[in-house]
Amino acid sequence: MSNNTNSTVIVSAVASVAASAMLIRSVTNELLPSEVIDYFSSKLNSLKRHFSSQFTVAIEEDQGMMWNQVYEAAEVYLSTKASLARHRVRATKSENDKTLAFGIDKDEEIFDDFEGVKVTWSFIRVFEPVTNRYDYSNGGFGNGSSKRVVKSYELTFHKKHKEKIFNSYLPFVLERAKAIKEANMAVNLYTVDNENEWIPGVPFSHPMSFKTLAIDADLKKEIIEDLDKFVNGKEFYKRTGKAWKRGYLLYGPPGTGKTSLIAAMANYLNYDIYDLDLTAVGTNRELKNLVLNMSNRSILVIEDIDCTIKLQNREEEEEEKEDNTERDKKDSKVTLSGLLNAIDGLWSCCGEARIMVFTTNHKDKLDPALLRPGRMDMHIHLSYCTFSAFQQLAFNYLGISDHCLFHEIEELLEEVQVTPAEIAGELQKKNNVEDCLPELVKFLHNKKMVEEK
Ligand SMILES: Nc1ncnc2c1ncn2[C@@H]1O[C@H](COP(=O)(O)OP(=O)(O)OP(=O)(O)O)[C@@H](O)[C@H]1O
Repeated sequence: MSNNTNSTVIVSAVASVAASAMLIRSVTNELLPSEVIDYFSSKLNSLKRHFSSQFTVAIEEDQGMMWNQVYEAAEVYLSTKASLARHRVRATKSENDKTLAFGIDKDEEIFDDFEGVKVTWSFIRVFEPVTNRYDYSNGGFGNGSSKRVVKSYELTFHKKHKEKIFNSYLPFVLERAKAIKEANMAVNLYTVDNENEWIPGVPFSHPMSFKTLAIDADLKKEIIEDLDKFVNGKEFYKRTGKAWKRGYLLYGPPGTGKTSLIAAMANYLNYDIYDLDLTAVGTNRELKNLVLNMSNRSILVIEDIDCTIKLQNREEEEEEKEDNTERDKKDSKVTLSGLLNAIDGLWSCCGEARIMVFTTNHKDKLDPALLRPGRMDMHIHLSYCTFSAFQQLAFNYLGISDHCLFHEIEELLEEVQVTPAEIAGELQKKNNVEDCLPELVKFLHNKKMVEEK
């Protein structure tokens, strides 16, 4: 028999074995009830597992009445790895997400490497009779006649790494998933309604970022470093027993970028903004309620703190406190101590990062209690436009980094008090650089003449 004939025989033998196996499987499927098939295949699988060096963790979508947080974390974590899938991925995006998310699909596998340990993730989707389990899709307990989809992830690795996977890898996946989720969430803006409750957040679309914010470069760096240190300081705050909160007082003349800086902070951190108009809040009790109902990782903003409300001096209030009836009375209006207590007391026990930002055009008018160290951790002075801020504005509005008029503008900015808002207004008046900059120079000269009079 020639080699060719040999291989033909082998191929046809393999084909006939495969065909017979398929035939047996299909005959078996038809003749035997599915419960019997399930029973034998589960016995076969457990026999296989007995001799295998691999270990598998099954992570189901829900655990009875509750969603399984490990499943959710696996879903989010694997969304960053889905590009490693070979054939198919699932794509999703909800209104609250900034970007598309990808997930592994049925029968796909993803390989991951954790400190040298190789693991394999797979996504399983099976239909299961709904019996005494809670059926999320139907919102009730099933009777066994209907079926529900059971989704799970399987994490497989060598048995010898069991400890490492349980104690290090899975906690790592949970942490990573939390960070990915937070980074992907769009920023929302909350305001207070007539009933003194937060109106459901609307997407915050202020485009300001630290890239486009026109303030002194050193100050910008200092603010970014301070924010980074704060948001990464969970362990520090826990260790020292301090509430994980940070207060920023922004002060400076109108139009110097206080609101713009708040927007840049929120966009940088991905924190929601709770814009609180204190004049709209009736009592300390209502204020406490509002502070209680803020979400974690958020910024409480109170603009123009000096004029939104007449805040009594804290020491005076302390004296008044002697009398219980007075205390009741104080709950009926918003006071400085009510504001500070609401923030200090409630945020001390939430265990999550919270930021408050107060703004004022008149720092000198503020109550000293508000300026005490520990209350407002960082006082940020936003001043009239410096040349470095102007360069940023020229880049934002005109797309230029240098021009022959820059030197003259630099000298004028040292002599004239002009806000970034005014400069931004001038730079938007003309469409091209050659018309715009001479007009700005004229504007600055006029301002200088007015100031000198
Ligand atoms: N530092 C800045 N960087 C970039 N743009 C700025 C800056 N300051 C002001 N602007 C521009 O001027 C406009 C007004 O600025 P913004 O509202 O941030 O000032 P403000 O200090 O909060 O003023 P107010 O005290 O009146 O609330 C902004 O929309 C922005 O276009």
